[in-house]
Amino acid sequence: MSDPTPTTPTAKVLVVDDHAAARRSVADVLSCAGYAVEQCASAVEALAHMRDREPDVVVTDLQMPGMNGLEFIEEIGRRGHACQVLMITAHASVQTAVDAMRVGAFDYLEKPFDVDRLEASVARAAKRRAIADVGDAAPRILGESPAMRRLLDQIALIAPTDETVLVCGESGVGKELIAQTMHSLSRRADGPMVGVNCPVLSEQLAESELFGHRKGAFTGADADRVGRFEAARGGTILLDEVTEIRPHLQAKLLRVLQERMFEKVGSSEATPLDARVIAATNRRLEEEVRARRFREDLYYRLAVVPITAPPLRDRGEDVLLLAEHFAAQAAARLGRDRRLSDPTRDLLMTYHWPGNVRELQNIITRACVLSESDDICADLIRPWLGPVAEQAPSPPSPTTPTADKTLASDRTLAEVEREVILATLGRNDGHRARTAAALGIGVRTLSGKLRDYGVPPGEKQLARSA
Ligand SMILES: Nc1ncnc2c1ncn2[C@@H]1O[C@H](COP(=O)(O)OP(=O)(O)OP(=O)(O)O)[C@@H](O)[C@H]1O
Repeated sequence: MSDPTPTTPTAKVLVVDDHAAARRSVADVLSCAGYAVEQCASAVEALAHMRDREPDVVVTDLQMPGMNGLEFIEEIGRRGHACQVLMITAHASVQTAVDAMRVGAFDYLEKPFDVDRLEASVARAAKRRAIADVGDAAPRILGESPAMRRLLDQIALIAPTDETVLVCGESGVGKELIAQTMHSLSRRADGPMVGVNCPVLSEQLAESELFGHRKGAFTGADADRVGRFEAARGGTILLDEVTEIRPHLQAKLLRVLQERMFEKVGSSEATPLDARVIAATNRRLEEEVRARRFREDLYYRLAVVPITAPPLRDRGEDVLLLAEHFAAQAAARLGRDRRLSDPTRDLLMTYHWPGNVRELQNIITRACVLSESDDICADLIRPWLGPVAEQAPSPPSPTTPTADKTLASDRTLAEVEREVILATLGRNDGHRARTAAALGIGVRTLSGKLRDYGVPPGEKQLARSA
């Protein structure tokens, strides 16, 4: 471990790589840039080092003997270090990028990388570290289900571009979190992220709110005003619930997106648009267009890259992953231990989560506060889940008749699967979303299987009789 420490108190960077020459060259670049740089030859050595000397930024290689870069980043997260991590990889693929992001890396660089890119990335990481609330690392998108992996793949591809993105999904699925993540993974991450809650834009002041105004532009405009598009200069603007923008403003917004210029109210001078635009909606925008409530031309401008966040009921065991995460967060805030009991986990898996991740977060947090014991029991949560969960059958256990029959028979796996699916559908009164959640599969997968079994959409009789 060497100790080339230059100049003034500045961000501390730890470079971790088993190849001494590569490690030294990264360390030299960063030392010259004014960072306090230290080096370790392995992840294990680095973890020991970090016990005494917490770096602000860690730059680690992916391929290392013993603990690799991804395992190292996970371990850093588990130990609660607040540093930001940059991963260097010889073979950057979408999968590597997604894996790095999933385990909590701030950025990744592909070898060979240029010095400017390394410096820029470390500078952003150091800045992020400086503004991060200690002990409350930047929120990240959790999810390991196939649907979420696909989404994370898309985000990793789209984030670094400057394209306009439309994020669709039901209320509470994480659209704002996705927009924030895209911003922080973009070249504009150093710039501001400005949100506009479109439903609350007032009829009279919406234009001034978005584009600003000149003093004297209208009665009451007694000073110049900076609008949201200008405030987002160099960064990202999120138009949340974009369908709620009124028709005359839709026309203005369309022009701004087409011309990449906007004018303040009361001014004829055009200001260039220097913000990445992300729009979000929990409505089906195509339907809004068909119903002529939303301009088709604006839709095409916004939906250059459309992405859809899946509802929580289609994410299988992500429900438990998220529940554990929210419980750990709440427990840390409360300074108590909190665990989900097995019946609670089963209950969470059988519910269909109409309010998605936000509903799960609220319920778990409330349970952590109100629970009298460390174990959060199902009876505490059940009444909060609405009529569905109150009536929900107890989850199948190895002694339920279905499972017994399954074990006793010598049928094929496909037959057993068919029977379990139809029985679960029957127990859930033919409700497909609930059935899919209970089985831990997506609704589309379920519908595909039911189609194969000859169950037409909406058909409940067959399900009940199965
Ligand atoms: N995959 C996820 N991992 C971790 N936290 C998540 C995830 N998805 C959502 N959350 C958390 O759930 C809450 C709701 O998410 P968010 O506000 O982004 O949803 P939304 O789709 O924008 O909601 P709305 O449609 O009501 O505006 C937030 O606290 C967010 O941090």
